[in-house]
Amino acid sequence: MPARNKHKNNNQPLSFSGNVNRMADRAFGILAIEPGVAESIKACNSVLQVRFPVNIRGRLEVFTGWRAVHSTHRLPAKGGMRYAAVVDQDEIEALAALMTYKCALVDVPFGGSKGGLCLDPGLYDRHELQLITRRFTRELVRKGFLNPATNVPAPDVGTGEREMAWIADTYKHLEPDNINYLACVTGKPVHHGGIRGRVEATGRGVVYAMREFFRNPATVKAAGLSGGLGDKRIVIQGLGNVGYHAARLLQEEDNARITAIIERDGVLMNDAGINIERVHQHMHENSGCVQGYPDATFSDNGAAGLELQCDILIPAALEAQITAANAARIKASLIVEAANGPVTFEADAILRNNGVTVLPDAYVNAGGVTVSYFEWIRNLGHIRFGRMERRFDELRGQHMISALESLTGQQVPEWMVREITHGADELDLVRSGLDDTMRLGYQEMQQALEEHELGNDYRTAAYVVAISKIARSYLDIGVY
Ligand SMILES: NC(=O)C1=CN([C@@H]2O[C@H](COP(=O)(O)OP(=O)(O)OC[C@H]3O[C@@H](n4cnc5c(N)ncnc54)[C@H](OP(=O)(O)O)[C@@H]3O)[C@@H](O)[C@H]2O)C=CC1
Ligand SMILES: O=C(O)CCC(=O)C(=O)O
Repeated sequence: MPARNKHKNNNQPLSFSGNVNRMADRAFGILAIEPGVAESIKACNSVLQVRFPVNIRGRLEVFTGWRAVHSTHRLPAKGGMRYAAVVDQDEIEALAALMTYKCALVDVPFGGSKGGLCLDPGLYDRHELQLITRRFTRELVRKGFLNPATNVPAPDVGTGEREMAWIADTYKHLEPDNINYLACVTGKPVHHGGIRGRVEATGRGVVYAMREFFRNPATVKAAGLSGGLGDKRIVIQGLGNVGYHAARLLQEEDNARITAIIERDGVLMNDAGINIERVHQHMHENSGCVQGYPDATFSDNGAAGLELQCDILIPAALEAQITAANAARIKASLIVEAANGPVTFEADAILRNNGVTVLPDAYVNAGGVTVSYFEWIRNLGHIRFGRMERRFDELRGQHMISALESLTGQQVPEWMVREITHGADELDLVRSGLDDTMRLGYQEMQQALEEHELGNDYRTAAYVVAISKIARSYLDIGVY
């Protein structure tokens, strides 16, 4: 079968990478990109598959992992590392492709990569996971798929700060002469070279994306909504790293009402709103399950939760959650794709035809890689952001207060003194850079939407912006 048709025959559903390619094809058509250039952009540059044994409880167990490099027009290639019971090469290639488009859209100067290990992290203890991660890291380093200059992983489903710290430490032992060893991976704990604000970054970025959308009354109206975020009923799927921080911030800072939470074991529902922090605590005490949480109704039919009446649906778990099978039953006016690939190509068309607006993954969850970019720069710079200027800015603020008081003869109120004399620390700067990135990304997407008369098709607008930047870099430099 020719390569370009390999993901589609009449009876088979599209694979994940087939879905991503079909979505990108709409933008290639609009931009009239030459087919050869389009194929070069879509093609996954290289994929490493490794199989390695680890001694688990006295017997050898063989693990399979992948690291895909989708593009190298910018280096390093960047993207998370997923640990899950169901991971395969196609999924990793699709996620790597999404990284390429995401980085281009929000001007993070990286190529796209992604990695994964086929294992259920719940089945192994901390020591075993450390052995597996360190061995996987060794395979990646030895085969040239992990390096601060060329390929830099980060957290994704099933991994977090802990795994990133093990990766950095293993790399340091293998490459002791590399002064930039900390930049080999992002999402590390702050005390191991990480940056403040990375853990919450993807979720916070989701919220910044939503705020930017709601700043524009015309687009809000076109989506069949009105007002601000504060009075909206929100259903969220997945209360992991991304979903938890997004839901928490929407509740705490925007006063939004989270009316349903869908997790692996089912869905919690309460139209008056569900307290995110308390559910999170409940999950922590109950092996990640939401069942048994006292202040909401529980149903074990989690999938039906996606179809609940609400204003905004935030899928923040896994890919292919909204498909041709359930898309027509979605009642939300706005879908905010916090996860990668939660809506399939076919479902996307159904939703658009039904007037549902979808803010696409490549934009919505770009906050994670944006703050990873800041962390990578911090590691290469070997200095914490704000260290040089914070005290200087505070002193300048104090001088301004003194000048103001001597000119007016009045005392400046305490709250104003606090605001004016505050020097930005690392967290302030990270959040400011993240907010700016999400605002600019949205504005570019909105401009493409209007310029190409794409109606409510934000996904194609996102791909148009990303692909025009990537194509420019291919065409300017040529193919080597
Ligand atoms: N972490 C990051 O910085 C970024 C992540 N993303 C994307 O966001 C999504 C979520 O990632 P992340 O939050 O890191 O992953 P986590 O592993 O932290 O969280 C995923 C959550 O979803 C739950 N879940 C799994 N399957 C289902 C299901 N069928 N229905 C409902 N809930 C389910 C998981 O439960 P359980 O633990 O029981 O499996 C877990 O609570 C992924 O698509 C990822 O690629 C995108 C950008 C950056
Ligand atoms: O932080 C990063 O480098 C990548 C995050 C990621 O995997 C993603 O955006 O899907």
